[in-house]
Amino acid sequence: MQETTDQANSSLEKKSTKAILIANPTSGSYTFHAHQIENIVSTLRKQGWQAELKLTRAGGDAKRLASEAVQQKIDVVIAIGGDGTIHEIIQGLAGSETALGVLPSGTVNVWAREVGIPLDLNGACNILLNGQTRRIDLGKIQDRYFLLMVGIGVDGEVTQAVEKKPVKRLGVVGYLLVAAWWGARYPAFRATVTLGGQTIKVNALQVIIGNTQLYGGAMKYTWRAKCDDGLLDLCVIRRQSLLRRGAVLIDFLLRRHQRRQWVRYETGETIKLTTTEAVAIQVDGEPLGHTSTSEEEPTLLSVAPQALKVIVPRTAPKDLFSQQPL
Ligand SMILES: Nc1ncnc2c1ncn2[C@@H]1O[C@H](COP(=O)(O)OP(=O)(O)OP(=O)(O)O)[C@@H](O)[C@H]1O
Repeated sequence: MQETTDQANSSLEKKSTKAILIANPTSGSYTFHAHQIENIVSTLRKQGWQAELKLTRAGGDAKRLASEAVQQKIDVVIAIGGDGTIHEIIQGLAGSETALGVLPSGTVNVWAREVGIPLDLNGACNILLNGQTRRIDLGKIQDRYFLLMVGIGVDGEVTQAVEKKPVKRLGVVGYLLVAAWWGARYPAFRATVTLGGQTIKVNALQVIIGNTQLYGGAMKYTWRAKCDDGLLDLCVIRRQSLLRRGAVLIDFLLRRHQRRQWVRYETGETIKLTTTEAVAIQVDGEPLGHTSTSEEEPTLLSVAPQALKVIVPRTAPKDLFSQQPL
């Protein structure tokens, strides 16, 4: 017997859950999982779900399919892909009653790791059937929603560099190679950040604005972030010499207490940011243009409180949430 904690879901047990599975066949481990995904659709149907599998044909399809699912009052959209596919899907789901479920088949799968969704698809399917539903915030940069974080600086350059190059085919190794290259040679940039009624001027290597905590599947820049508290967390890595950059990286990789000495950490509902020169931005791991250099029209970040329903494990880390499940 199917069991869910969500009130909506328990009423869904009576009327059968309607689900659309949106699969990105180009995502990291999709080919490896293709056969298993068909079995999972069968499993969901045997549990009484009305489940339909749709494959994307190009970037942008997942957002369109998710918007259509909301119009059709579908209960759950299940992302089969990585964080880029989820990023597209939340553009369609934001502000709706349609919940996001995930069968992780990307390269890094940061959201799945963050909330503890198993990377094996049968385990992830079990979370769809027996997990809990929560409402969480989404961040917004200009008119684009984000689930995880926005990065400005080194990681923005790395994301944009990888996107254009064959090195992308190397997956995580490709990212690490480009990150090592950029991390060593990247000059600092001057940023003016306004949040919570104060304006900060910093020489930064990297700015991270997080809705969640985990970064790149390994580190935590915004380690205090709660994804349902109506706030964005800001972590600015200050300019460092080449020698010190290694120490900063190690402190973050090992999640040491002393990582605090390298950063300025703040929270706020809205963040306005300008830089003296245009700096590359990434959002949820996808490239997104450059920062504004105009104080009249700064790059604007905000939070959309409680904008997304998500299905996560009952054992999802408690320190990621400030509120109770639905
Ligand atoms: N059918 C498709 N053809 C080409 N690109 C697609 C298609 N469907 C989605 N995309 C794009 O593929 C990109 C990468 O997808 P995704 O992030 O899900 O996989 P990944 O990079 O392997 O995983 P992760 O982000 O977890 O490392 C996204 O930008 C998405 O818009």
